[in-house]
Amino acid sequence: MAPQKTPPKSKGRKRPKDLPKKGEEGYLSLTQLRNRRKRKKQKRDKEDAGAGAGAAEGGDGAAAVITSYCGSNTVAVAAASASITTTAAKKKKNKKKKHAKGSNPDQKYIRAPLKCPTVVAAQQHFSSLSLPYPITLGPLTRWRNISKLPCRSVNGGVKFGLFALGTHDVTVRSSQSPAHHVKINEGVLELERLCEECGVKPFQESSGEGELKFVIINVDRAAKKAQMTLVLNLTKDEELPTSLVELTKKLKGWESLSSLFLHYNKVWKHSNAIFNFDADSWNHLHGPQAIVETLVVDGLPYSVNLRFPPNVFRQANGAAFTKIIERVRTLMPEGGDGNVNVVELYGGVGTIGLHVLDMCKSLISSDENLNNVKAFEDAVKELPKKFRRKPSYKQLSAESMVKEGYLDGGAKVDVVIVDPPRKGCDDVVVNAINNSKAKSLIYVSCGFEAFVRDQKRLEDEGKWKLKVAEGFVLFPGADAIETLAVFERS
Ligand SMILES: C[S@@+](CC[C@H](N)C(=O)[O-])C[C@H]1O[C@@H](n2cnc3c(N)ncnc32)[C@H](O)[C@@H]1O
Repeated sequence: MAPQKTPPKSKGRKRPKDLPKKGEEGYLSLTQLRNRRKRKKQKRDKEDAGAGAGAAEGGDGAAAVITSYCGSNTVAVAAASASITTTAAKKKKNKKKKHAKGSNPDQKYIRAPLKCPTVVAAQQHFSSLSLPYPITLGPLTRWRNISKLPCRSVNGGVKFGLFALGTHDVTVRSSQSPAHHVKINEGVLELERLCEECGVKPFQESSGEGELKFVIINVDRAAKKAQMTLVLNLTKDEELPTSLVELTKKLKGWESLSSLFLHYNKVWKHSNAIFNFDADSWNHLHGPQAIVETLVVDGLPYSVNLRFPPNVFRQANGAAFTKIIERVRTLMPEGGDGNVNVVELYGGVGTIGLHVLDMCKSLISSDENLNNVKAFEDAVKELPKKFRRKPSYKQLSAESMVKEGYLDGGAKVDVVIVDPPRKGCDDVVVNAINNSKAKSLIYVSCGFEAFVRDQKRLEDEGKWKLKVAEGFVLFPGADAIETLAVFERS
């Protein structure tokens, strides 16, 4: 007699007790139930998309104009709705569950980038001020041209990836990130393979041991090549272990490598700062010193060859930031007739300032990072002759710039441009802007909460009035919005 088969134990969900049992009317097998759940989910997703598109067209008083500058953008965009319905709240809860611990923070809102809390908050904020807040959204994939990825051991292998939400575990599939430029993903795969081949030890947070902490891959979009920086858990005085010597040798053979740098940053505990400020902690091993990037800016009557060595700030979404530069040019005061004196704080390598030179008499750009100076000056050398005398650079923090009087009554300043980090402007900077003779303030913000605080501090004294505000999704999928704002004297 054949042995009686015991039914296999179900690995997945258990059948809910209140459903019809086998033989009863309406009975569905586990597979049928799973398919029904799938169909429901697809329907929900469709509704999500539809609701978004509807809101974008119809509007709700929040002046939600959505501009997409990529025709092939097929994912739904959604304008904010001021009231969250019960269904929306439920969906949000479900999404929250789905994106709980362990998921990729870059992709959390990718199905509806304009529904992320910060975008919704920004739309509500400007709507409450009766100010239009058009939003520009670009491609949802392949937009990221720089990625800073921690190196950790995952299941015994070497992996590079973003920290998953709420953890210090790297997400394993970072080499397949849809946000990354293809050269980042190829670089990650190559690096993972070579690290294993050379026996490189990934950093371990618990013990502070291991050799390799981060890789920073910066893409030269024109050449389709990668500038790679390995952040080591070593001091510069320590000898490079054989594994890393081997790795650097082999990396130089990767056909898509443009340049290779080592950065020595031995810190015991996990720190958010990937780089330290010590100029001696860098070793340039291969290739050019900097990526040279020429943004294609509509209406710009000259070219700017921006320089990006690995130790300066670079916008991660170059294409989307170009749209901001185009709008800054349109919004420059006095019709951009070449008669204004501009002071730029938090200027980086001159990404904004150097693109408005034809519209100003003089430009003083500034930033606290000393590595910007050479990058800025090298870019200026390649400008058309008539523009070369206009710009100058101060390696100073914004706080020092204002303390040294660059915004004072006596200073030549008609327009101030600020593009601070997420925490916004320091009190002393806002006070100086309030008390300066400038007629116009162009504020590019990547930290919405800080922007609201600074806006209040600027307007409360009755000296400035916010005239224009526009949103740009620079990190589609993440909870963020870049705001371009123009203030004029009230
Ligand atoms: C958001 S980035 C913008 C840079 C530049 N506008 C660009 O688009 O590339 C902020 C810049 O502020 C600089 N920074 C941070 N804190 C600063 C401070 N207190 N004073 C001056 N610059 C600062 C950073 O070095 C960085 O270059």
